Amino acid sequence: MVTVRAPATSANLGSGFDVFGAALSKPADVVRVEPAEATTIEMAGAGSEFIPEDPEKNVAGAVAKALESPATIRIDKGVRPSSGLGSSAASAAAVAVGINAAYDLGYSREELVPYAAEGEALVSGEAHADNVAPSIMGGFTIATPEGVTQVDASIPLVVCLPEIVISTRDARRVVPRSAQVSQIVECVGRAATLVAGMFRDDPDLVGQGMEDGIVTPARADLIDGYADVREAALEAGATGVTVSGAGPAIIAACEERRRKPIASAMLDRFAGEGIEARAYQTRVGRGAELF
Ligand SMILES: Nc1ncnc2c1ncn2[C@@H]1O[C@H](COP(=O)(O)OP(=O)(O)O)[C@@H](O)[C@H]1O
Ligand SMILES: N[C@@H](CCOP(=O)(O)O)C(=O)O
Repeated sequence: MVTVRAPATSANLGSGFDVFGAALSKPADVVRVEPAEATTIEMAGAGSEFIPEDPEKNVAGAVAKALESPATIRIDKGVRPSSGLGSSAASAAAVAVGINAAYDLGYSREELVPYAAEGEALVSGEAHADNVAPSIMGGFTIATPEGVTQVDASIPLVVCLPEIVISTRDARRVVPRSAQVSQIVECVGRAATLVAGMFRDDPDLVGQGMEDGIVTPARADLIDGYADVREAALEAGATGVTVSGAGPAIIAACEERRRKPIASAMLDRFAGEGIEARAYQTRVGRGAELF
């Protein structure tokens, strides 16, 4: 039997819709995997009561099927579902890494990404790899059809998760179908700035690169209090703020020493709107770890 800790992730980071992702140092799912005749899944932890244990409906089952390796799987959720923090991806990543080790399949971390993305196809309708790539490989990742480019960044972050549920499948329906060339030009500039910031471990550049005028405004409309919480984080010293993944989590980049005041400011603003929330003072961190 193997045990894997796979981290939550934040996809898109504003300007990198369906491409950029970052592993978060916390929270994480912890998954135990043991080879078996047929796949069975047992769930525990945050929001597990809302997640089906049927292998046909759980991302863990989809990944075991894609790898043609049935297993007894026990998932302890640290990342609640429909959070915008790659909850489904954390389980998918952990199962891919766990089965690879338990069956000694010999895949590299990058080779495991498309298998784990089959879990995302099951729950969101598309095999987007921007959450599973960082959860498996760690750091900041650029996932394209050609493969994954990974950067070992360590930018300090605050992630604020309100008690609102937004399914990724629903939030993909509000994504605009087209954009003006002028918007695309601006987005390319922002995305390039963010990548430079990750390479330099520079929170100012990363924050600038998190601006986005194409996908994020449509997603922000689904999150009560978004504009106020974003403003509060910027006033408290965030270098950039955007929707994490498909939401409702909101992510802020910052200098290390600003994490605490930013977390308090975001929580206070949500509380002022009558919305319960929790904040993680985190950073770009490691990928899935085997125990
Ligand atoms: N192992 C799993 N972990 C989390 N969610 C899962 C899992 N298996 C299936 N799901 C389903 O996936 C959906 C959550 O995924 P998603 O909307 O992408 O959330 P998130 O934004 O947190 O990744 C829920 O409908 C949940 O029931
Ligand atoms: N690129 C995807 C990312 C979804 O992330 P999640 O954490 O909300 O599942 C999208 O924006 O739809």
